[in-house]
Parts: sequence; C-alpha cells; structure tokens
Amino acid sequence: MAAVHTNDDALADERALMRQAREHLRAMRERTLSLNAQGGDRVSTEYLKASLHRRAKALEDDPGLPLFFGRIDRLRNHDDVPDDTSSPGATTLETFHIGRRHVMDDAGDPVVIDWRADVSRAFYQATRRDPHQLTLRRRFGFSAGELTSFEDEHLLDPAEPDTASRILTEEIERPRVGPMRDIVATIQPEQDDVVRLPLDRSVCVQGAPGTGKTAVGLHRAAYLLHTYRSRLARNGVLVIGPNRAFLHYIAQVLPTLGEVDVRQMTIAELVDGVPIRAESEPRAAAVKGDARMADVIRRAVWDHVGEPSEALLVPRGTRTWRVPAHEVRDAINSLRDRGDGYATGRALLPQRLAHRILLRMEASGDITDDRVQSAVARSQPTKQYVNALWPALDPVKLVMRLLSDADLLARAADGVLSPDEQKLVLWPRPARGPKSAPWSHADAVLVDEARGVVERSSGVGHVVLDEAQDLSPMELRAVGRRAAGASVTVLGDIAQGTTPWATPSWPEALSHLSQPDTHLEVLRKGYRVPASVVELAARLLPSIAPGIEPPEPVRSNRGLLSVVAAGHDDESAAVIREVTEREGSVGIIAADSMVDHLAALLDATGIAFGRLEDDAPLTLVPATLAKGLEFDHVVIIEPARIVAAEANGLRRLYVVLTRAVSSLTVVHAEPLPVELR
Ligand SMILES: Nc1ncnc2c1ncn2[C@@H]1O[C@H](COP(=O)(O)OP(=O)(O)OP(=O)(O)O)[C@@H](O)[C@H]1O
Repeated sequence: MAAVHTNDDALADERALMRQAREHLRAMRERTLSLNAQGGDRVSTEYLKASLHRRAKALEDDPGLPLFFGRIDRLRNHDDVPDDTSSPGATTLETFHIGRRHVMDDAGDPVVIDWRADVSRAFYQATRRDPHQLTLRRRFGFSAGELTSFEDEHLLDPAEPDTASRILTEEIERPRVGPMRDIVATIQPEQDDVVRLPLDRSVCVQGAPGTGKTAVGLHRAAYLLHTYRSRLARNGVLVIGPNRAFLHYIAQVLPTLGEVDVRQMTIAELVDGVPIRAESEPRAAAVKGDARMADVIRRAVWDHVGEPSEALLVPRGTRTWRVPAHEVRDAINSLRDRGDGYATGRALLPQRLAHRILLRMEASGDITDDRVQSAVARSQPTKQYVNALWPALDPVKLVMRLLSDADLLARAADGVLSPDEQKLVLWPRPARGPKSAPWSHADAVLVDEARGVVERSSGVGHVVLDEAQDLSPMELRAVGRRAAGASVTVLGDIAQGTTPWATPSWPEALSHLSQPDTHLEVLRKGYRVPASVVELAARLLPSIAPGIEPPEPVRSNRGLLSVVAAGHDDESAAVIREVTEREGSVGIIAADSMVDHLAALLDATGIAFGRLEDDAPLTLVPATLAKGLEFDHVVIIEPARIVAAEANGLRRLYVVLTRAVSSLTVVHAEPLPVELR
C-alpha cells in the first residue's frame, strides 16, 4: 500500500488551498447571481434568467464534498510553449488540483480543474509504464468535505514501489448508505476509457455485476455535457433506466458532478402515448416485442396509401390539367422510397403532383412560377384527390384497430406472424375507443413504432441506456429512434437478462437500436461483490449464460457468506435482526409474492424497515426490483421461490445474489436450487 500522510505541513497547505477554492467558488456564484438578465425581448430575458439560474445552481457548494480530490504535478517543457523566455530545454513543474467542477480565481486563472478537462485525464490514466509526464499523483482522503489525508505516487521514480492505493481500496470498501454516489475520485483506467470516448462514438459495455457500468454511464453523461456543451445544448442527454426505484437510486450522482440537466426516464415513460390499463400476458408480450412487429406495423401504415386508378384533374381557367394515374403512382413510389415517413410523404405529394401540372402548362406555352404550383397544390381537387389516396393517419387509432380487428391484422401480418401469433397479438375483445382500450406497455411500444413510421420523432443528443439486456427488440427500436443520428452508451450484462425477450447477444441488440457501428467494451473488475459471494453466484453462470465470466473482485476482503436453514419465521426474523446490527445498509430480498408476508413479519417483530425510495437503513425489496441496486448486507429469503416465480428465475437469482457489498445471508426452509447446493 502507498504511504498515507495525515498530519504534516503539506496537508495543512492543501487544506488552506481548499478553503481558498471554496471562497473563489462563492465569489463565482455571487458574480453569476449579480448578473442582470436583460435580453432583447421578454422571451430571451426569460431564457437568460433560466440559464443564469442553472449556472448559479451548478455553482452551489456542497460543504459535504471536497472541492478537489486529487492533484497532479506535471513536467512542463518550455520548448513546447510559444513566447516562453526560459532557457531552451528547461522544464518546470505545473500543478493542477482536480475536482468536480472548475473553480477560478478573480483573475480567471484556474484553482481547481474540472475532472472532465483534458488536463485531468492523466490523473486517471497515468501508470508507471505510461506516466503521462506526471512526477506526482496525489489522492486525497476526506471526511465530511474536509481533507484528512493524502497519498502520493511519484510515477517517474523507479525506486518507488508500485503499490495499490489505500485511498482507492477504502473508497471501494466504504459502506453504502442511501442513493448511489459518484466515483469521480477513483475512476479506473478501463472505466475512464469509456467515460471519455468522443461524442460521435457509440459504445456498448458488457460487464458482470458491480463492474461499474451504471457509474460509468452516468459519468459519461456528465463528461459529454461538459465537453460538448454547445452541441448538446438543444437535445441534451437522456438516461434510460429499468424502473423508478432505480432512477431514484441513481438520481443523486449527476447533481454532485455539477450536471443538473439530464433527463432520466424509464422505458415506459419514453413510450407514453397511451394510458396503460393492462399487462400483456408474457407470450403475447413476447410476440408484440418481436422485431417482426416492425414489419407488421410498417405494412399496416403504408397499406393506407391507395392504388391510383384515376387521373388527377385540376381545372384552371378554361382548361383542365391532368396527371395520369401511372405518373401519380411514380410520384407516390418515389416519396415512399425517400424514407421520410408517411406524414411527410403525404404532405409532399400535392406539390409533386402540382409540379407535373406545371410542366404541362409550360409545355403548352403558359407562363408559370412557384405561386402557380402552390396554388395547384392547395386547390380543392388536388387536396381531395390526395386525401382519398393518402389519408391522414392517427398512430393510436391505427394500432387500436390492428389489435382489435383480426382481418386487418391478418392483412398486415400475412407471412410475418403465424396464425397463432396473430391470435396472441389481438385483444380478447375489440376496443371501443382509444381512451378505454386495454393498452399494455407492449402495446404502447407498438404505438410508438407506428408513430415513428408516420412521423419521424425528434432526437436526443446522446442516450445512455442502462440494463439494456432486458429490452425487447421493439423497445430497442423505440430507443434507437430517439438516438437516430446521435450516439449511444449501452450498458448491460447478458447474464442478468430476466425478461422473456432478453437479448441473447449484443450485436443483435445493437442492430435493433440501429447502431451497428457501436463497439463493444468489456468491464471485468468488480467493485461491489466480494469474492465469497462471487464464487457462489458464479455457480449459476454455466446454466444461465455460458461463456459469460463472473466479475474479478477487487475488494481486499472476501466478504461474509452464510447460508442458514431456518424452519420458521421466528428464525428468519432472528437472522434479519442480527444482520441489521451491522454497519451499513441492509436489503431483505425475496420473491415478490413473499414480500407482504415478510412485511407483516417485520412489523410483528418490531424490526423497522422501509420500501424502495424510502432510503431507510433496512429495505424490503421484491426480487423483480432489485436490479441495479446494492446494499452492504443482503439477506435473501427463500431463493427457490425466486427461481420458481418466473421463466428466467435463475437469472433473477443471479441478479439478487450479486447485490451484496459486504455480506450475503441466504435463508431457506425449502431446498436450495440445485445450482447452489
Ligand atoms: N472506480 C470505482 N471506484 C470506486 N467505486 C466504484 C468504482 N467503480 C464502481 N464502483 C462502485 O461499485 C458499485 C457497483 O457499480 P455499478 O452499480 O455502477 O455497477 P454495475 O456494473 O452497474 O452493476 P450491476 O450490473 O449489478 O447493476 C457501486 O457502488 C460503485 O460506486
């Protein structure tokens, strides 16, 4: 371990610098608040006010967090600096303190460098083999926002032993209480490589549980917003997570990094075009989520464009102009092939037809211009003709009809879905109207698809998609439409796919996202799960995801693992009570169907607990909501029930087993699943 210094003059100097930095940050904020938002008009004044408010918010100091967590001293070669008057070949040192945000003094000189700046990269990437010209990397230990220690590495000193960072080890082993926190002080080189990829690079990160995928995705969002602020100003970054409890858990990370403007959504919120009133039965949901449904929807939409059998006739003055049916067909085909969407094609058709009339007018010697073409396009005969041939379409009503009407569905799905699959897709009874229809989430995804065929959806600058392995092909398409022309960060673990439609491979998922050029990165080092728990969970891997490796634990202790056979509730309660006395957060995880029973048991035995989003020290968690979360101590009640509850129950158990940071206690009365015995 590198030596950790706690009490010397150097630490006093660094503390003094921290105090100064806090003063400078306060001054920066005051300057921002004193600015008078005066735009040219009311709208721009409001816009300016909002942006000043945002900036002031980003400059708020959190006394619980240190303003810098690291320092680098770097050789500066004077030959590289133009106008440098120092002697040729001379080198001096330059020092940078690295923190969550940029802080500058009154003269505008940097006091703290933002971790996302280029200069900071060396802090994360330098090694003895590739020291990035660093003579020193200093990591600070801190408590409640105050520096308590530091640890130095002299990367150019061959005599210094290459030892592990104790500050990093302590950070990884620090108890987890409450929501997720940022890892900005200890991002590891393999993680930093992903975080700092340029905006135009899409990346897919496969990583075993606890390898830092979520943390990397959030830091990447913050990095991109900082580095490409103006390019992302309009469309921003969207983070998509599996459920609200998960989003609540990660919500604190971006604000601590100074980023307050990132949208965070579940996939259900992304496709919120219809009121959800029902849940599709899993087999139906699987068909509705299948990529073939995209063909069915596309056909159903484009089926509305009729076959022109009569010519368009437009009377003007004494003459009637005519576009023959075969020319109309050509115009329609060329608009369809443009790929702009049904509504755009429909909007353009009148102009295309009018243009053909214009050509005829010119050929017969008339003097024409654009206004004549527009008048023909807007004329009643043209409008009526186009309306009949290419009608306006409401995506909600279209999907409602498709799910209600067997004949309509059969037309669109012929040769694509089998008759049995078509039966699964249809609602039990035809819907009367869009408001009362029995919409499920899977149906909402179809409406979103139809909307995408009718009108191109507006995009996002970058999408971070977490737990991506669980999305159906149709859900992936919905995300892909938002990311069209932009880049994505896809995060997931094939072994943790629990939905019936979980993705079997990343190349396949990426093809549905329409991001085939995305490159795949694998994160291997596990920062959460201790070795003893990894060894137990890894026994499931040959059955649930052959070829996928477990995480390589970096935690120095092996953690505590106990398997307790508890015949009845009193014994389970006693185990839970014992675990709650340990330091850190506790999660009791059980099959969803057991949660009410356990809540009653905890109430009856006087053990205080909370539900997800309560941020209580002891949380009762249904197995299906455990994904992405972590607790210092996890108690799993009756794993066999978790396995039995769903088709991918063993994968669910793998997710649940890998939530533990320090200890895992498995309590069972029924026999353990064979894989764990
Ligand atoms: N470089 C790091 N330094 C310190 N802690 C880290 C680092 N990387 C990850 N961690 C911590 O490890 C834990 C797991 O991280 P995270 O939840 O991002 O992993 P994950 O790969 O998304 O896991 P899962 O697949 O189980 O959801 C978190 O507590 C995170 O803060």
